[in-house]
Amino acid sequence: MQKLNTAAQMRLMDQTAMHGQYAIAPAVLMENAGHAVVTHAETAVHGWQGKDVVILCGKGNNGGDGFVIARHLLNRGARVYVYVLGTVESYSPEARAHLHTLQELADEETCLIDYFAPSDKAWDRLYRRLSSSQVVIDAILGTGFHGTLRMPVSRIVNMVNEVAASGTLRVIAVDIPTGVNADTGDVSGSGDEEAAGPVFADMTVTFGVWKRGLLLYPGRTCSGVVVCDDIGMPRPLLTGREDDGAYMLEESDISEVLAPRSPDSHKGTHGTVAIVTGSSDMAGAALMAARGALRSGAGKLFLRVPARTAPYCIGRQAEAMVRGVGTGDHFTAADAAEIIEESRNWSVLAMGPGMGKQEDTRMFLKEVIAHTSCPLVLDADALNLLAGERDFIAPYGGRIIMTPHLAEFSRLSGLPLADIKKDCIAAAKQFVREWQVTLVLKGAPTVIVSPRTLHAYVNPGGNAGMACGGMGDILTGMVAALAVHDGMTSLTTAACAAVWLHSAAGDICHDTYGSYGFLPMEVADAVPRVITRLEDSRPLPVLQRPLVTEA
Ligand SMILES: NC(=O)C1=CN([C@@H]2O[C@H](COP(=O)(O)OP(=O)(O)OC[C@H]3O[C@@H](n4cnc5c(N)ncnc54)[C@H](O)[C@@H]3O)[C@@H](O)[C@H]2O)[C@H](O)CC1
Ligand SMILES: [K+]
Repeated sequence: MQKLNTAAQMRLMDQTAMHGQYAIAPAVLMENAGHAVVTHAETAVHGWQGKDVVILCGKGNNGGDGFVIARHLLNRGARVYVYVLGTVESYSPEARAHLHTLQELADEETCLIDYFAPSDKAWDRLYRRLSSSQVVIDAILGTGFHGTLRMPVSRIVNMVNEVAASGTLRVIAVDIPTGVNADTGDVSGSGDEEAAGPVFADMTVTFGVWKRGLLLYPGRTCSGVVVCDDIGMPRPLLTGREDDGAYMLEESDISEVLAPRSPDSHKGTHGTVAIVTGSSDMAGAALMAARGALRSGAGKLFLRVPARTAPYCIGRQAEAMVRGVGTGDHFTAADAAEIIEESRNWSVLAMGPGMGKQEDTRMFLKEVIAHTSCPLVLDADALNLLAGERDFIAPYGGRIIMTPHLAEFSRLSGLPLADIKKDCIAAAKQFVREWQVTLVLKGAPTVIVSPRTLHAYVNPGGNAGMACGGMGDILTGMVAALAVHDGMTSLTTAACAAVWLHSAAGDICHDTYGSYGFLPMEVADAVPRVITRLEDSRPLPVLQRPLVTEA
């Protein structure tokens, strides 16, 4: 599981590595950082030998990395054109030291150093240099960036993007593309045509651990292929838990918790999943949630829908045990007692997809939440019906997973959409602090937050082909089924596993059908292939090893 740090967490990591107990000399980390960029980018630029490389060095330590990069490129046979955007005095001691070393290597043929002072001639010279080079190294701003880009940086960034757009220039970003906010992925100039956008990189070599802005949109769009190099940071700093923790979900994390089934298991072993949802015109949502649960290994699947919806569901999914409830086309308070009674035999209960927003359905929902004891997965209309009901939900939060998309989250929490998008991890954590549920904030990317630790788990998978009605209904069923899967240690683990599997299945559909047009049911049907892939990558437990191995 990769840590996703903020700029402040990176500064603390640096401080501890350099000035705390580990006492690594700052110049050493900067040396390692610069060397990492040259090494990791070599393949991407098809070798450095004979290349003309522009290195744009900002006035902070990101720029210092650039001085180191220049030296290593010389050793690999490149010609370097170094633009120094800071004054020598403005640099840290380690950056100044590396600049001094580079100055000793400066010559007319292979190592030109330009102390950039904006003038018409200087802009024209830079433009021509970029246009005649094959690679530009963005060592302008790293984790120290904030706000919006200002002159002359803003004009330099626009120039780099303009020349790169003509296809002749490869852009390598140092640590993070200039203009991307390391904490939120927000970018300089977003929403302001006048301001410069961020650097659009083909590749980013980031140091120590990932920054959140490399995985969150729109920053992710600017980062290209991201490679993370530990640059020799002490391991406890790379893997240690952070107070305000955020982590990127990886295949190995999911593989670990999807415990293989023991050969002597039976349907009762794998949980009784109940889905109580749907309404007159939304039978499909109920069926998609059912499919998601079945494809994720539910042992038994009960589907309870309003009486008038039942005819449209019965027999549509043979494996689901369907029954109509009440007499109408939506759930009412009078239907609660029957569901509460039945829930004694259920391992988990999911509600919401296509449930409708009638007031008496809200009464039904609150009655069921208050009088059941099994884990609950609440999605879609269930969330719309619970908008503002924080004080009601919080006491039950420990057994509730909520799965809103951004608009539902805005209605539920009362937060404006723009504020959520500005820092979705912070918004998600604050919500969980108050509502005390496990939150799955669906989006690009999806963020899961644990009520126990308030740590956030970001899922990198999925694609735009999944942006269609019904995908969330499938996920609801998957979350319910994973909540009762043997290997799950918590509702948060189950939610992470379901979200990861859902997006991996969506990526299989993307590869199979194309960038969009595949159906939610096809995503559900691809889930077993993902589970098999995970199992194939894991040594078989003794119980499942073939009794007779090939002679
Ligand atoms: N362990 C590590 O990760 C290491 C990281 N290194 C590199 O150090 C930078 C962070 O260095 P820092 O000096 O803190 O910040 P920057 O270089 O990003 O630049 C800050 C500099 O820029 C000015 N600034 C801020 N916002 C703007 C803006 N909107 N427009 C213009 N200028 C802006 C600010 O005033 C500062 O002066 C990290 O990213 C790594 O690349 C170490 O080299 C090795 C260890
Ligand atoms: K940069």
